[in-house]
Amino acid sequence: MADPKREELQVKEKKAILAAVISPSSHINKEQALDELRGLVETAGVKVVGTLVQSREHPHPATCLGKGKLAELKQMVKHVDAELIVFDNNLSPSQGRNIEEETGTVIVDRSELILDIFATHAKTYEAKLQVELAQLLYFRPRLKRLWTHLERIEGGVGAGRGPGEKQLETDRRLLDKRVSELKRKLSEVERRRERTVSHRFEHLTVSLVGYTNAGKSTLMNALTGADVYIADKLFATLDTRTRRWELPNWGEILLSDTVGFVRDLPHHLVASFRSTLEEARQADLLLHVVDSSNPEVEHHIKTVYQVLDEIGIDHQDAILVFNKTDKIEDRSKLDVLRLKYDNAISVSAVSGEGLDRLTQTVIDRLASGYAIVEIDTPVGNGKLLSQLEDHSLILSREYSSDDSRVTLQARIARRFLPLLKLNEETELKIQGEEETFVADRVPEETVNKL
Ligand SMILES: Nc1nc2c(ncn2[C@@H]2O[C@H](COP(=O)(O)OP(=O)(O)OP(=O)(O)O)[C@@H](O)[C@H]2O)c(=O)[nH]1
Ligand SMILES: [Mg+2]
Repeated sequence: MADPKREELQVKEKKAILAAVISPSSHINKEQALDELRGLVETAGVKVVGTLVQSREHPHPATCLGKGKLAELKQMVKHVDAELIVFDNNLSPSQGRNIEEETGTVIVDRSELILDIFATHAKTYEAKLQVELAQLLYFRPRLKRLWTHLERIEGGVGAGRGPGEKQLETDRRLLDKRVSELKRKLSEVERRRERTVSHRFEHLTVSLVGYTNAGKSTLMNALTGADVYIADKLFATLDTRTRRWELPNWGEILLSDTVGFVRDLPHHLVASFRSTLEEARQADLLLHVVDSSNPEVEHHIKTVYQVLDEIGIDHQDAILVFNKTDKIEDRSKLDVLRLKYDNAISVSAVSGEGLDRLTQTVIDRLASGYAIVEIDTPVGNGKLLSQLEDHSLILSREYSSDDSRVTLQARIARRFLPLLKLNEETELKIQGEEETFVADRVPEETVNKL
């Protein structure tokens, strides 16, 4: 298939009009809606040359905008010479087709725009598969519109069943075949990922999440220093956006970057990115990066909270990071924000301000969930030893002179303590705490000690 959607969405450097129908009762006001859309459109490399907003209880079923507004839009297209109209609403296939026919201009709706941005930004094999799948699922019911559009520009509008109609059937078949192929490839990738998870037990993982353009990748570079991907080193199948991060007095952990979030993510996209965001869900700690210089900052925070909730991550557990403090001229604005979100850390990934404090906070948070234990046990205690291999980071190992006993120092998540298989001949001591546990299970209370 000659991938018509790609041509259609080659929107780089084009001139666009932004349009939206907003219900008077919506919590999003006119300015907010278009500001965000403008940000997205500019991210896609499109120039905004005009805007049009209609306040309407419900979008018109056939054309989204009402008749009068649609005529106004048509005039505006001529006047500003727009090549593209971007709707903040998501349009049904027929709405898109109707507006396209009426205005003679390419129409892109919110989901298409986001899909396009994701497609441009997808770097890893898996992300590329995910975006392509989401795009195909989104475009399948809209193929007819694409062909109508192509026929119109070629001037080849035939009566009745034109070449587009036949082409349409062929395209649908090819598209369905490709969809199955993508699903198969994705499940292969997922299976491979599952196999690597056990290797990652020893490494704590911190994930960066946040609104698009918040500065996650910049922060990742600033924190990890070296610009080295670890993909072809230890974990061959790891996503290439995971890097080693050396924490002072703690050791090495993994820091991973994730896709940026936006309001109203197309649901196909959320579904197919679930597995990528699975990384974030499995992380030991999340850093929620925010562009604190953006006037929409609070909306961005809310959006990220929503997406996190949607994929089953408790947003309360994330450390909020106010980035780009160097860009804020009026510091009192930052103070107001900090009062509202009192646990946030202010940093600038560019100037380096606040990074030490962030690092220390990460160490403290990681440490609070972990204990250093010293365990003395017979070498024959295979159950316990294999538990420790799987669920702790072994810091040192010493054998008695007759090789019958082993003393291990290990860092272990407190939630694993009560699960350890101790026996009469085993002694466990938690560093910094008085009690020594022999034979008994470590009681549940120790989990919440700190
Ligand atoms: N002034 C300033 N600019 C920053 C800072 N951090 C990031 N930026 C800029 O913000 C822009 C976006 O940064 P990225 O690191 O790509 O943002 P991201 O969150 O990874 O974005 P996505 O990958 O699109 O989700 C870039 O132009 C950065 O140079 C900062 O602390 N100060
Ligand atoms: Mg990034």
